[in-house]
Amino acid sequence: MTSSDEYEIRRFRAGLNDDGTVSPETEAWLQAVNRGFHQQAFTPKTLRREAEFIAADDRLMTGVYVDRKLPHSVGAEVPVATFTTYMSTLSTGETLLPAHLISDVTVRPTHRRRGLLRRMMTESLTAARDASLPIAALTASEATIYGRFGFGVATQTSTIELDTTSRFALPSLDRATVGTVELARREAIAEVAGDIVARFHAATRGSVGRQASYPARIDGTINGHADEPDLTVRAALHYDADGTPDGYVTYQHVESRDAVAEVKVIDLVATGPDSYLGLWNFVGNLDLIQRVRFSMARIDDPLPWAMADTRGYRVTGRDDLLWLRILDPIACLLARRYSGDGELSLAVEDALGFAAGTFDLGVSGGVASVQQTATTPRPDADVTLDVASLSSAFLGGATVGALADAGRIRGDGQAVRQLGRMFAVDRAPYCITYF
Ligand SMILES: CC(=O)SCCNC(=O)CCNC(=O)[C@H](O)C(C)(C)COP(=O)(O)OP(=O)(O)OC[C@H]1O[C@@H](n2cnc3c(N)ncnc32)[C@H](O)[C@@H]1OP(=O)(O)O
Repeated sequence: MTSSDEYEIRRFRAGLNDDGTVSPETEAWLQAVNRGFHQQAFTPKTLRREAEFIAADDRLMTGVYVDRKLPHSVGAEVPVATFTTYMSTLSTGETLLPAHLISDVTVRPTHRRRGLLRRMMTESLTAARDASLPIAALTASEATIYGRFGFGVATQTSTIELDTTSRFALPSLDRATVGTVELARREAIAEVAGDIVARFHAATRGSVGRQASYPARIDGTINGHADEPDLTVRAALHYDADGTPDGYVTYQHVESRDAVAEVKVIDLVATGPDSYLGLWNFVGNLDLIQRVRFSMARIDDPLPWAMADTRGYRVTGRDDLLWLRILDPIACLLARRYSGDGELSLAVEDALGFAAGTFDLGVSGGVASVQQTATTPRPDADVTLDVASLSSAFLGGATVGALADAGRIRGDGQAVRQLGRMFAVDRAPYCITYF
């Protein structure tokens, strides 16, 4: 455990001075994050840019400090642990839920496993609950860290490889839309991405509102820690019948290990099936390219079903992306529609207490009503599950049946099957945003 004498926790917003400099407290914090993730130190230009993005997100930065400096060691002004939070939204496909986003979690190797993460996380989730935020979210560096704090995997993405030799064809594509893809200036993507991403976000269950840095991340402006943009990044837009951009792709040619001419798709956001297939038709028909790789494909991707040769589409990996942590089960359960009607009592276990209780869930016509009947999980409830499992099932990222077979949802078989029918979704939730 941490000793409150040894560590001091400070919270602050990014400090930017009018003369273009970053406050020493903000700079030390950002450099600590870089060290924590084994990244190159910032240059003055990239430091300023990063601080501006953090300020634009209105992030609350937490730093943990030790008032002790050994000769030649990093100064006491540099935090030994970092943690940041900001407000965004989570799309349930029907509504946008306010969400408490957590990022930049680091603990210096010389201070690890002394409870600093646990302390920062517990205090942060308590503040979010006190601010009536219904849910917390993060993307994780390792899958073994956050379950203990009530987070569950809520969305996954596939890494895909497309064979774009002569095998590639999309026979089901409406030819009328093909001509509406056009190359765009790299810089133009930042101008149009906001609107396209907002439309995608509102309609896509599992999507999280993007942080201020995202346009610069996807158009090559952020180029590792180099001052200058990555000029290998290219872009194309898809236009609807009225000439309004309704999808975009950014991509770059990369050196592949096996000497196959390869393009990596950096970001592809489409507001509907026409723009989605139109953009893939463009990417799949780039001359001189034999293979396209994308690491953020949806797990129920329509693309292989649109391809003449489905074997030209290979899934080479699948990763968790979004982790959710329900703080207010009533607000969350009311924020989605359901596939089956019925009435069940749910006992929710939560080691941190925020979501613990017994809840009556009634669904009629796909619309829920929820009532808390006890502040503890009652043993006589129809179904019992912990908050991480509820968070994974919430948007349909994990099916109730799979969680039950994994031993994570308990209850009478009929009640579990009924819950599964109620929670079933037509499409897997999909998040295309790392944060
Ligand atoms: C949302 C994000 O930002 S994801 C990025 C996370 N950060 C990184 O991966 C950077 C490198 N790693 C680190 O900085 C640190 O090791 C951290 C942040 C992962 C952990 O910080 P610590 O202060 O050492 O964690 P703390 O001592 O509070 O441990 C809390 C619990 O998590 C466990 N834990 C901590 N790190 C890990 C890990 N990497 N894998 C598995 N369990 C872990 C501890 O054993 C402890 O378990 P318990 O309380 O159930 O007994």
